Amino acid sequence: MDPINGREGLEAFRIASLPPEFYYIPNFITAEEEASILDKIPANRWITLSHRRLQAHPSTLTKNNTLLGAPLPPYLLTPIAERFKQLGIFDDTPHRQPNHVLINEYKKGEGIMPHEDGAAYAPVVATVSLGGSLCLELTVKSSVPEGESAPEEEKGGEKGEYAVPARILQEPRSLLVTTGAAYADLLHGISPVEVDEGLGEETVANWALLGDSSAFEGGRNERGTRVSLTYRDVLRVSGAASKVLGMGRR
Ligand SMILES: O=C(O)CCC(=O)C(=O)O
Ligand SMILES: [Fe+2]
Repeated sequence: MDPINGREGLEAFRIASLPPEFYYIPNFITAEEEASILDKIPANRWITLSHRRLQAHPSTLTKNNTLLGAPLPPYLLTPIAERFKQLGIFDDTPHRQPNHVLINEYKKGEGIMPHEDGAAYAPVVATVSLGGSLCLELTVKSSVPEGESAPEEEKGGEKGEYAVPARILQEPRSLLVTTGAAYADLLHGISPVEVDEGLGEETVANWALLGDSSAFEGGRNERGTRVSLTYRDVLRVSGAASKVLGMGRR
């Protein structure tokens, strides 16, 4: 990646058709960096779920969403977290840097139900994709009871100008940053399909930002195994760090 400095540098990577808090940067890491990270992910830390497997670093949160403060392993910090710093991605979160990484692995045909990431974290998620491409699907979190129809503003941004539901195509080595209202107001999920179909300018929100849209000939993406690294700042941290920062949350 060419050096991009600070939030201004990030502006060029905003996904224009979506609420203003999504950024997509193709080729955020190199193929060598990708291979090296995949090689270092420990084989003995996976927790197997029904449609994917995952591991948490430095550890899973406690029942009341507290992180037992501990450093992240070096392979998750260099070069990725250093580049986040250059871009100012976590400048506004309480600890000003990510303190937690979830590693998800999706084999062909696997996915994750639509969900929100919730109140344990500051509203910034930085996702680095490794291995394969797939579509993240965004839907509006509706407060309307089932069977009734949502008012226009719930269907897509304040004035209905944003095209949600939407798909974001995540290529290997890319970075997706989700912040602010996009984090709070939308659900995200991944369909458990073997092929993403109908991909194109009209149907993929970040089409113009892709590193290599020619890879999706015929609007198709044959899924392979994709590993994602989701970096977050957990609000409540136990141990010295929380005392120093005086985190009196709730
Ligand atoms: O793999 C992804 O890109 C999404 C993962 C996710 O939504 C999560 O871990 O909360
Ligand atoms: Fe999530």
